[in-house]
Amino acid sequence: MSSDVVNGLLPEQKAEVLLEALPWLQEFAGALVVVKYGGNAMVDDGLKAAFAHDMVFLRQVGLHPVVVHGGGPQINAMLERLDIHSEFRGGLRVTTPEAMDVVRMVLTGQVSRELVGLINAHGPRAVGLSGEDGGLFGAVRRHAVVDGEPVDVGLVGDVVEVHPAAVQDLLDAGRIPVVSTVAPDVDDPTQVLNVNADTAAAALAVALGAKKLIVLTDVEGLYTSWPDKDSLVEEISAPDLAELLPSLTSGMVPKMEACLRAVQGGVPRATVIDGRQPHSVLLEVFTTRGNGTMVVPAPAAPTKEAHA
Ligand SMILES: Nc1ncnc2c1ncn2[C@@H]1O[C@H](COP(=O)(O)OP(=O)(O)O)[C@@H](O)[C@H]1O
Ligand SMILES: CC(=O)N[C@@H](CCC(=O)OP(=O)(O)O)C(=O)O
Repeated sequence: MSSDVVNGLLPEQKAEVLLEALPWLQEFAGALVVVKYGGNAMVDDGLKAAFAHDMVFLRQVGLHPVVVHGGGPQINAMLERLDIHSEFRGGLRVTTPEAMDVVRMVLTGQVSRELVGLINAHGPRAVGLSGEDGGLFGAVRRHAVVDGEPVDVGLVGDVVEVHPAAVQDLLDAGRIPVVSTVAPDVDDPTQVLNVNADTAAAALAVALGAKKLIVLTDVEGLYTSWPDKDSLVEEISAPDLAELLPSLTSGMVPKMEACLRAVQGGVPRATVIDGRQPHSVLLEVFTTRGNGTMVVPAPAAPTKEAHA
């Protein structure tokens, strides 16, 4: 191999890669971006370290990332170890008081700690907080409907209040907030509720006036007819997504509901990307092609060709 080739790229190719990022660095300078990191995309140490690196990169080049993390598989593992039964209905964990203790412990005491540690390996930027801290979230008990039937999902909450001052203070101090999604019940603040992390990320993105919501998961994006691999969607408008939602199943329901809520709440773009790809956030923000499925407020304007 020629000595000019570094990591498989010639110097001019490396320069091209850097230059491709320029318009996106300009577009996103100073922008607040909420990044939801799903538990299914946290499967290996290399991926987690790459994610942490991406958050530090975003901050360093002038964006303001806010991480909202999940931890479904990590909660499952702990429930199993403790021999506590748990099941999902309509993409939500049916949460008993016993399971709630475990959800809170795993999200705030395990997953958050690990992400904060990985980000802070690059410098003391990350601070973890939960929906209970500084009155960040208030939630009400969720009335879930599955296949048209009401379902009791127990101590599951839907965020109805966001007081983002604690997050904003951290951002103003140049920090990277890492948010765990348990929230006090507004009707009984001593009771905490289990909030799906996609739902919480969307509520926070709206309250903070984020420029983008990025949701990392373990699939390439949204498939209109899952699992038909030809039905992957690159871009979908909010009205089209609202129409598609009732046909979606499992984890995609809260995820796409969250993207829809974010865009309807004024976030210009919400993107679901494949977190199994290392550095998927950098590729999403700083390359022209991006990846995954992007939810936008309105259908793209017809091109000239379409009129012809
Ligand atoms: N229409 C769909 N498009 C894409 N994935 C789907 C769809 N329907 C169901 N899924 C499933 O949803 C999963 C993602 O949801 P979930 O497991 O809750 O992820 P996360 O932990 O990232 O929140 C995918 O791995 C896939 O198996
Ligand atoms: C109500 C509900 O389902 N809460 C989720 C919270 C964690 C989460 O959302 O994690 P992921 O993003 O990894 O799916 C749960 O208990 O698993």
